[in-house]
Amino acid sequence: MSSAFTGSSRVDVDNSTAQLPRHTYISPAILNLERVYEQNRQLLQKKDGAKVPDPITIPQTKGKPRLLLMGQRRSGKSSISGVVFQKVSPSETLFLESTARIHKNNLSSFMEFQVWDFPGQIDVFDNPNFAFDMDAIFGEIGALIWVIDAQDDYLEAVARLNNTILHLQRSYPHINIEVFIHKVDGLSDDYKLDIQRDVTIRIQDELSDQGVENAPVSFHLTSIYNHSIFEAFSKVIQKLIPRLGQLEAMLTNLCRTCRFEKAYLFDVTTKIYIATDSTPEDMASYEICSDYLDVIIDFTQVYGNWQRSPDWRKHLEQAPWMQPLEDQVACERAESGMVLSDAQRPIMLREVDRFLALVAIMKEGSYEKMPQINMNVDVVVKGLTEFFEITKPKETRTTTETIAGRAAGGWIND
Ligand SMILES: Nc1nc2c(ncn2[C@@H]2O[C@H](COP(=O)(O)OP(=O)(O)OP(=O)(O)O)[C@@H](O)[C@H]2O)c(=O)[nH]1
Repeated sequence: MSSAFTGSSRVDVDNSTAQLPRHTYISPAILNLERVYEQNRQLLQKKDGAKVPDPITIPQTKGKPRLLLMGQRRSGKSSISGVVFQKVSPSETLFLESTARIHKNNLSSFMEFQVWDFPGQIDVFDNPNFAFDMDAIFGEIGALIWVIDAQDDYLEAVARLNNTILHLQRSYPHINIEVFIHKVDGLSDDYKLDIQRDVTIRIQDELSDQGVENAPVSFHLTSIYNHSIFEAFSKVIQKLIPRLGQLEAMLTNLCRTCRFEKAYLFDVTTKIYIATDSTPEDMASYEICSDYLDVIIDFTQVYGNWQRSPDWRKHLEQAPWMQPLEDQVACERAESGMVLSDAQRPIMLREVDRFLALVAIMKEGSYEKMPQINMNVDVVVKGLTEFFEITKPKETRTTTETIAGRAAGGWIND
């Protein structure tokens, strides 16, 4: 078997333990990596004098990166949260009511996330009526997503954003600030880029006037009416994944070994891709893989949880077959791996666990090599499973479950 891992990024899978249920055996290597991961996490929090969250102040959120959605009223924050995390269709957001209080959502996914949607009228740094507990809001490492309505006058939004960045730089310099220049659907490409340039310059000028250099601010052009919002969230989330480089190296090696054009590791719940290989970003590939994932999810939601009744099971196991149903199935992963042929370029999907799926676009003619490809993908899937076992907080570790079993997971609204 040719390994998908080569050179320094090789990950050895311990075959002697591969058969054991994951919750009963944790190898010394995993324990060691776990310790290193925890140390890194703590170091990162202490870096640059950033405040380490006090476990007494925010006990229930420890270890959960938080995404804060802020911006002016009607800029689109609740719509973004609904479309990306709650499968709301864009047209359903048209008549959303204004948010009156902070909405907190927990996502149980490959990582534990929190998304806080702030009402547009609240300015946490400049609120005469109420003093916010800043540690409770900004204590955990995460990202602040500032939404600017590109179809409206954005000068006030930019001024508030500048004020927010300056406050954050003083006490929480590690927080990534992600500016979503939103509602760009219907705007011409030139106009979009003009707005992005204008907003960037206004922010950079103000920050350098105030002596702030290298603030972690990134800009994304987004709309809920196309894939751009998922693409932007993918970039935001990727920055929060410890050792993303290792994930990317795994996928890059897989692409090289299996002659894949592009491979994505998707979070199944949100369709955010949390890693991809090192070839240049390609929106069209992302769209096709994401749509394909959608089809599979819809399909498994209809058929995946199908439970056979005991009587029917007994019927299937009697003559002429005379063996347990599990032994009659040729390939236990048949439901996880599928190949669709799109203009001679097959797409393959392989479930990693209940939250993650690997989706790849193969090159023309690679279909004949499926047995070898499957073996390589198997190795990578084991490596990925191990990676996330290490980086997950202990209490959220689960045994490997299927996409079909995903229905149990998902969102909890506060
Ligand atoms: N054209 C367009 N409209 C959008 C987009 N995203 C949101 N909207 C619309 O913008 C309006 C306001 O959206 P909301 O999500 O309620 O805005 P909000 O920022 O949560 O508003 P507050 O709760 O008042 O702070 C809704 O009518 C949405 O349909 C987008 O990408 N494009």
